[in-house]
Amino acid sequence: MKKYIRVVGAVIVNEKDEILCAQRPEGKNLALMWEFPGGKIEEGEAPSEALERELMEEMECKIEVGERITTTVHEYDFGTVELTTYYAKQLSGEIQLLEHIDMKWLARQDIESLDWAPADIPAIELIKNGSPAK
Ligand SMILES: Nc1nc2c([nH]c(=O)n2[C@H]2C[C@H](O)[C@@H](COP(=O)(O)OP(=O)(O)OP(=O)(O)O)O2)c(=O)[nH]1
Repeated sequence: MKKYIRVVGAVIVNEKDEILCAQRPEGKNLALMWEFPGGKIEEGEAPSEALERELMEEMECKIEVGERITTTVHEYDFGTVELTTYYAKQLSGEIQLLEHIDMKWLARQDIESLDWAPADIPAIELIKNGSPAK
């Protein structure tokens, strides 16, 4: 059976209602594709805790986790990813790219232009039509 991987992604929105998009590195699954920063939920961890931990590890960024956007399941060749996305706000810290090779702040209507990891497509659809997060 394929590995079942529970993943959380942070849809960080800034004061201009732009969304933080992050590009995966070469040499890993989904190389050079765009994703929301985040990662795997560890044993015993709540999704919001996992998200806060991952953002600190990957970007040295402290966030406040907000509303859940959606949960989708996608079958990749390396496993099945269950991705849950949450709106989030950056509280402090300057974003450092410790795992990603690039990042962009894009207006909602422009996020579709990137080459997203396939599991992210349903979330992208919701976000691009979404109203600004409170
Ligand atoms: N963080 C994140 N991961 C996503 C998204 N969409 C998507 O398919 N994924 C996949 C990529 C990875 O296979 C998995 C996330 O796990 P991860 O970020 O901890 O793993 P990774 O492949 O970068 O690194 P590793 O620890 O397995 O070496 O979920 C997304 O929007 N954000």
